[in-house]
Amino acid sequence: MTDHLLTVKDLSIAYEVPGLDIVAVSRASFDVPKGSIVGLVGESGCGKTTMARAFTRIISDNAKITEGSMMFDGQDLATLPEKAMNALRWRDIAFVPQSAMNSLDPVYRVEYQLNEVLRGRGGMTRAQAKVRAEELFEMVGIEANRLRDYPHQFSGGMRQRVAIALALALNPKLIVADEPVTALDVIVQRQILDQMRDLQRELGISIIMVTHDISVVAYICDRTVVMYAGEVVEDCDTATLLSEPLHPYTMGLKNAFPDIASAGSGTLTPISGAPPDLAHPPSGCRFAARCPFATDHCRAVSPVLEKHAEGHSVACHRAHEAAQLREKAAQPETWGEMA
Ligand SMILES: Nc1ncnc2c1ncn2[C@@H]1O[C@H](COP(=O)(O)OP(=O)(O)OP(=O)(O)O)[C@@H](O)[C@H]1O
Repeated sequence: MTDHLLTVKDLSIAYEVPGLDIVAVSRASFDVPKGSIVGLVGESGCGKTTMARAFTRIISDNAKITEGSMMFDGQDLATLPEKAMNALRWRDIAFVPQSAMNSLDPVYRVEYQLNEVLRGRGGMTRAQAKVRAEELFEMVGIEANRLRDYPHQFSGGMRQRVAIALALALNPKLIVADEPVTALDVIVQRQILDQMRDLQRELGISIIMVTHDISVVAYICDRTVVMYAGEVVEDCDTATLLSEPLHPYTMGLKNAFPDIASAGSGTLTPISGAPPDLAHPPSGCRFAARCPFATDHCRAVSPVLEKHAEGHSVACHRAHEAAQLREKAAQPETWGEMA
């Protein structure tokens, strides 16, 4: 049996806004095996960021974990008292935000910001912190003499490397990276993903990679969890997910993104429409309105996430017909007819 660093079970997170609850994450379940990169993929508004932030419990004041658990190294992150949770941040779980400008304060030199973590959180002496800061910069491929620069003196890609160095500062077991390469061009994306992969292998850490781009998960993730409208709809090792997707949404995402490795050739077919408003989710399968294969049963009854094969779960009533559906999904007109 695989050793899991994180086990998410039936996790629900709701935002309380006047007059209603927006359930951004609905009964999500998946595992993060030790020493692996797990992708959380889905379109904007599917609840990925909400879930990723829940792992460090840096969520908005109006967000509440309403049910479920997140077992991390024997502790439930959903119910851990704030003091214990705070002790885990940076040391055990570190967060890399979408834009490093959000984690780096423009008025301080990056060395100062690394020191905050190394000395403030890690209890290092000034001399230890200096050695570690230089080591971290070397790990992410930046010259140590740039430690005294301000964030604006770095390019976007370099700033993301600084954010990765910051996340690695205290040797965490898990890094949660929220769209860490989205704002960058494809070549820089690839360089940063390569580096994250190298560091992950070298250090034996686990990474949760949040992305809307299935080509990013194809490039770097060992396993992939596909989210749609707050729900996990498919969970599998990435190679199988891409070669034999079971959920029509995964099939659609595959058609909609260029391949990061080949720098984009072939036709792209978007999934028309948008995910439903989570304040008023539809009954039945939440993807049905955009799914070319939806039946009346799909529109009426919500499918549950079920094991289809060892290590491969899916929430789709038609998963047993996936081989035929894949053939149809590969034809652009299948999706065009939905428009
Ligand atoms: N502070 C908030 N108050 C109320 N609703 C929120 C808040 N933050 C997010 N939401 C809602 O929760 C849902 C999920 O948002 P979330 O940001 O987690 O999705 P996402 O998949 O990460 O999308 P993105 O990539 O755009 O961040 C959306 O419907 C969003 O409008």
